[in-house]
Amino acid sequence: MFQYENCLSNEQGRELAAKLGVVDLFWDWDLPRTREGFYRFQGSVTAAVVRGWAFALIADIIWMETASRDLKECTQFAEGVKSKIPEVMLAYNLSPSFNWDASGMTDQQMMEFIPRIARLGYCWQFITLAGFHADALVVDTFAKDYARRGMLAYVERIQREERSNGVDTLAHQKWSGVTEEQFKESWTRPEAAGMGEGTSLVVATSRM
Ligand SMILES: O=CC(=O)O
Repeated sequence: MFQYENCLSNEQGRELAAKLGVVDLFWDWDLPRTREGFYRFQGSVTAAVVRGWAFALIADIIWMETASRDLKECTQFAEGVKSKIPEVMLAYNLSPSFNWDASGMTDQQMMEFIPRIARLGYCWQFITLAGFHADALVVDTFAKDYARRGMLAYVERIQREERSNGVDTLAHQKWSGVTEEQFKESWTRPEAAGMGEGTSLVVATSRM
């Protein structure tokens, strides 16, 4: 920690050098950039803590991205940042990149993970790509079953599940930007649906 704490910014370093009589220092931090344009940086929890201290003054919330769901690491980060700025709010990526099953946690520990790190100060916890993975899983497993069992796969896996779980997309027409009343009306007026006079249509909501 101390090593980072004692670091000077470029401006501070120049000021100090000037006081010591060294002027016209050459320093170009673009020169060591990688071919792809990245700056070289030796990352660590300590480095993130020190950045946390600096950014906490101008940011609503501080987030250190981690490579695994290591409790020791996120404890060290939280305690480190809070040692100087106790009221800081922290964020945590409950990342789908981690192999949670290979982490050695029990199911019980997984269930308790969010409240556990919330007590460290991680008040905004999120899964970056939960929707992406959930969509992919459902679409993949449904498509395979649909190829096998046709409409039964749709009804059993999707429509009945939407109905029994009260999922709003059951009547997806509501999601097209019209109000409930406009939606009902468009589905009860035969001409609005281009079906011609005298054609009887069933109201979509009651169908579901
Ligand atoms: O954003 C991506 C991830 O959390 O892996």
